[in-house]
Amino acid sequence: MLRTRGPRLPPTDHGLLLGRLCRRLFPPALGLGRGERGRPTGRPVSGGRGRGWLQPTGHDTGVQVYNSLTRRKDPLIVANAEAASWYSCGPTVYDHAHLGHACSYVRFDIIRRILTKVFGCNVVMVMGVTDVDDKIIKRANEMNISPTSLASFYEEDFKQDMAALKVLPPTVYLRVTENIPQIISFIEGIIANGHAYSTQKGNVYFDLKSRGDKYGKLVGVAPDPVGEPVDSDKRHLSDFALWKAAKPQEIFWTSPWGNGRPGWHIECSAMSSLMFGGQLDLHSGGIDLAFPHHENEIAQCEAFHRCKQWGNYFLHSGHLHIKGKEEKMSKSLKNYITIKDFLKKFSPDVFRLFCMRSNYRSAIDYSDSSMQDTQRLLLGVTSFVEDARAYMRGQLACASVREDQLWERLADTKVAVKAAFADDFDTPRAVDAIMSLIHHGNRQLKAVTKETAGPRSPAVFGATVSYIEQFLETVGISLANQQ
Ligand SMILES: Nc1ncnc2c1ncn2[C@@H]1O[C@H](COP(=O)(O)OP(=O)(O)OP(=O)(O)O)[C@@H](O)[C@H]1O
Ligand SMILES: [Zn+2]
Repeated sequence: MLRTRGPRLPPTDHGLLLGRLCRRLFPPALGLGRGERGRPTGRPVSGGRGRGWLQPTGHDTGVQVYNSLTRRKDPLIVANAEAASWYSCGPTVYDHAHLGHACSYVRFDIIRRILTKVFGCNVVMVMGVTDVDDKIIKRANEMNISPTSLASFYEEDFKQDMAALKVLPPTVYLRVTENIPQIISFIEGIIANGHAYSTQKGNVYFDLKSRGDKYGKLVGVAPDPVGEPVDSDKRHLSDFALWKAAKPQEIFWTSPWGNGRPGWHIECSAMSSLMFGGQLDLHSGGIDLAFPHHENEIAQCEAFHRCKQWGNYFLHSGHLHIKGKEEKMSKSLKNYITIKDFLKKFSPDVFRLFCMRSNYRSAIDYSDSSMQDTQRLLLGVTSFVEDARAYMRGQLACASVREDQLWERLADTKVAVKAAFADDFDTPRAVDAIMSLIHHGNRQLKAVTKETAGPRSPAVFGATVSYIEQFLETVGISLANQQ
């Protein structure tokens, strides 16, 4: 639902119900990234990033989160714990998903689970699916099929891969092609508010100058006009497209400006607003999306809603690289491992634990040896749990156990894990705390002969196993079927 100081948008069918849950006007300011899908480019702007971030009011989750808008850890305050609003940029569906995508979506899935299960937020997550764009059209032409068939095939494929990785589906997926009238209304609103203009060629551009020094809250750069065609119909070369006039033979929708299709950035602004109106708690994506994509989303939304701050927290995940390679794993660079190929060798739980061993913001090096190392770590957990169970059943005789120490370790671990999660979802620290608990548990489980066995302390091992299982369940890892 749009709250609207700008023009009104018709809600989508899916959006209607959930959109009602999430109101309250509110506000936002970081990044780095790529040009209209590709070039890392931009020039510094005055004013700029982090300036004037408004701390939201509402429910303090107890988590300190690294906010790309301020480039520091801020207390994560959501408007309403019963419906914390989260918009996630989804895939552009023109090829199989790879481990880079897996890394980003698994990391945010872990964060979502922690927010829900440890910090009691009911998260409403919307994921936008880009099912029409230049790359989709190009690939469909090469394959001699319609862009719609291509996109729907790869969207389904993406969903299957995510399910295989145990990534929880968003509360709702919104497809660009199912929201074109809403996107058009959104563009009309930006034009009406004086921040966009149409051209004779049937394009609509965001008027960057109209934002004054307000553009650049996130990354602090403006799109670099280098490479713009000489016959560009933009008023200023840094302006970016909201609506693109159709080229001959291209898929199009009718609009007040002629036949065409939406620009990339506007999709996410419009679809997020359809669900959550003029205020958004959390927005996530890979770091490449910070600029220009998220920067432009901010400009569009604040121009449409005429508000000072639209998204309150921007979370960006670091890239997955093949070990030793500079570039991120990427469809366009053709240097990728598909999720399906990966899952022939390793379990989704191993991948999840691998993701947890680094902070979600850091770049991550993929190699088979680091996966094998993580596999061994998970096997270590499984074997501790099996030994502890054998002990509980009386099948493993041990010397007397320092029970008081184990109880104390268990209590300390619980505190340490929660503190790590509350500190910007510090999963490596949480994993270390669990591994240390297991290390101490293992030290007490020294097998001896039945004759020399000491008094038994099954309860403390029961409590430890139960807690470890609960921890793993929280982050989406299951110990069953590990090999
Ligand atoms: N190597 C990677 N590591 C981490 N995240 C990635 C990687 N590649 C893509 N992502 C993230 O996956 C999400 C979906 O990306 P999208 O489908 O737009 O991919 P893309 O960037 O167009 O693909 P590619 O770069 O492979 O051509 C985005 O949040 C993006 O930042
Ligand atoms: Zn997006």
